[in-house]
This record gives sequence, structure tokens and C-alpha cells, in this order.
Amino acid sequence: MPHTPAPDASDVPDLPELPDAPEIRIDVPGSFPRAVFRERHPVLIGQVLDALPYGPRQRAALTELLARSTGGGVLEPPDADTPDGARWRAWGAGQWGRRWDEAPFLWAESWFYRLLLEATGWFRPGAWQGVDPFAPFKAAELAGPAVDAELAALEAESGRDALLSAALWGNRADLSFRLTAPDGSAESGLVADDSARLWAVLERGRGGRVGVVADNAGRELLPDLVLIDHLLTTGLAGQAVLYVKPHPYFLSDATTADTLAALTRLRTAPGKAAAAIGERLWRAMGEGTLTVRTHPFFCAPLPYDAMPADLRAELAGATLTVLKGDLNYRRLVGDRHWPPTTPFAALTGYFPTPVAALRTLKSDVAVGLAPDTVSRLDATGTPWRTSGRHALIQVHG
Ligand SMILES: O=P(O)(O)OC[C@H]1O[C@](O)(CO)[C@@H](O)[C@@H]1O
Repeated sequence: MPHTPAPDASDVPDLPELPDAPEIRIDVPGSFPRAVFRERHPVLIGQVLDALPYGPRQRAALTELLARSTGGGVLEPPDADTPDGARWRAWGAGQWGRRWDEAPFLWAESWFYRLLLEATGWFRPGAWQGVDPFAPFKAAELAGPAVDAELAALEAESGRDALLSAALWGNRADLSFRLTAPDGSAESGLVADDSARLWAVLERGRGGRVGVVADNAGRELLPDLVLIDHLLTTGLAGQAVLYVKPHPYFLSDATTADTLAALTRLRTAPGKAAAAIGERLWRAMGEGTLTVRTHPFFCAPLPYDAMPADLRAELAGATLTVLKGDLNYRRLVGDRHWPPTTPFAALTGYFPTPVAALRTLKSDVAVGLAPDTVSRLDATGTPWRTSGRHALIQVHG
């Protein structure tokens, strides 16, 4: 389906005709998506098998998933009696019966995580129902020294741009990305910076509702929560809604349980400032000024321009919706080989509210970049789109 802006993009003046950009696929030898399936997923499945004492049935199911998804297996629709079976049958229309490597990258990756969860017994009545296979990794990260240091840093006064930057670069902490990315690949800067516009949109809607579509738990969610506290305490937001995944997804994606763990980590931090933030957010939840919400579509294999009417209505009315991370970005602009200078506004005009993307670059898709930025990045000869060393703040609204 070609990605076209919805009619309400008409408030965006002088936008060029969108190019016909091909979908990003996994069947291209040497490509990043292929490496995700062939290199990251085997490491991931190995780590999941090591982390919890799954029985023979689950171990066999996980091993089979890996073999089928990397070895040309055919995509089979879910049983209709699984809780999300009907939904997935519809989301996968056009894909069932094809080979794994014929499916678009976004779709295939999403289905892989859905099957991984099923293989562990998440959905079925039994002892493993509802046990997050990624919990050991999330818990280790949350308890680790990097979080101690990041919480200690909150004791020093920080300006709002520092808080925004922490939430942005927190996205580098994604555990799935670190499965094969070289350690110590230092941050190297913003390739697009609409932060002034972000604050202006928030000022314009001062006191309104701000939505934050979360990405990863732990080291990303903590600075997201700190930013939300800033918006609430300064009155830039009168109300905040944190949207999380309805179930574990893409390894470290945040659920409600992860949010509660992060809040507890803040509240019990040794530093006064961090603990006070945790306390305020805890209270804000009780008072309804901070709400945690979810929707099945947050785990859908589709771009956000296909969001259902109830989610659209749910998001509508916010002064700004902040989308965190790489996967949300792919879904926001469409997971396609866009020319990187394609205007961000041209691809996001359909979104029901003003929208901000805070993302480190960890996959091929990139839009809204200035031509000289693209030339500079290309001239480095490095995989700048996927290395996680670059980040962007883009705003439309
Ligand atoms: O946590 P984030 O920022 O959404 O990143 C997830 C990214 O990691 C990958 O799954 C690769 O490991 C990308 O395909 C995906 O977009």
C-alpha cells in the first residue's frame, strides 16, 4: 500500500509530491534487516533460553521459531482461539502463506516477537502464562550501576534541554540493539533538532494534555518519566498520558509492570531529587494527572497511519504526542526507503495531534534531514542510519 498523507496534511504548505518509496524488506543480502534476523535473533533466542528454566516444550518452540524465521519457513496464521488470533489474522492479511523473507521487515519483526511470546507460554493458561521472557534482562538493567549513576545525576539542577536530551539518548539503551552493536559506540550528535519547536508547541498548549508513546523500559523509561515530571511540575502539561505496550515486545519495550518498576526505582533512590520525582509521579497517578494506558495497536505490525478509530480518538486532543524510539519512528513515517530529505511533515500530517519524534537512528529509515546533513553523513562512510550513534528530534505541529 503506498503511503500517502491523509487530507488533514493540507495545513502543511508547499510540500512536494511524495516519492514512491519501496518498503524495507528482509530478503536483501547484506542488508540491515537481514542481519537482524540472521545475527541478532539467534543471540536473542539463546539469551531467552538461558535466562529462564523453560521446559522442553517451550525450548522446542523457541528453537523452531528461529529455524523457521531464518530458514525460509512459511508464515502461518495464528490459531483463532489465541486471545489476539482474530486481530493478527487481519493484521497479516496478504502475508499468510508467504515465506518469512518475503514479508516486509516491520511486519516480520513484529510477528517474530509475537511468536516468541507465544512460544514461552505467555498466552496460554498454565504456569508460564503472563511471565515476561525479557524480565530478567529488564530487571538486571534497572538494578545496574548505570541506572545508579543516572539517578545520582538528577541531584544536580538540570535545565529542560538536558532532560529532553536524556530522554532522547535514553533510547540508545535499547537491549535488542545492544545484542550485536559494538560496545562504547559513543553518541555523535543530532542530525535534526526541532527542540525549539517542541518547547514552542508545548508553550502554545500550556496546561493541556501531553501523550508520550513509550519505547523501552529501564534506562529509557526513567528519563521519560523524569521529563513527564518536568512537564507536569512546570505546568507545560496539565495532564500526561504514558502509552505502554499491552504485553512484552521487541525485548525491552515497556509495559505497565515495567513502569511500576521504574517508578519504584525512582521512589527508592538514595538521592532526594530522584526520590521526590518518583513520589510526585506516584501521587500524580493517584490523582489522575498521570495516566498509564495501552492499546493492542501498539503491538501491531503496521504503520500508525493505519491506526484504528478508537486509538485515533484516544490520542486526539493532546497538545503534543511524543513518540519515543526507532520502532515508533518507523511506524510513524512508514518503514520505507524514503529519500532522507523527504519532509517529516509530509509523512506525519495524518497524525491526530501535533507530533514529536525522539529517536536514535537504529534502522534504515530516515526522513526530514537537510541535504548538507545527508552529504556529511554519507561522506563518513559509516552506517550512520543503523549505528545508534546519531539521534533526532523532529516535530510537526
Ligand atoms: O527500541 P527501539 O528504539 O524502538 O529500537 C528497536 C529497533 O531495534 C531493531 O529491532 C533492531 O534490533 C530495529 O529493527 C528496531 O527498529
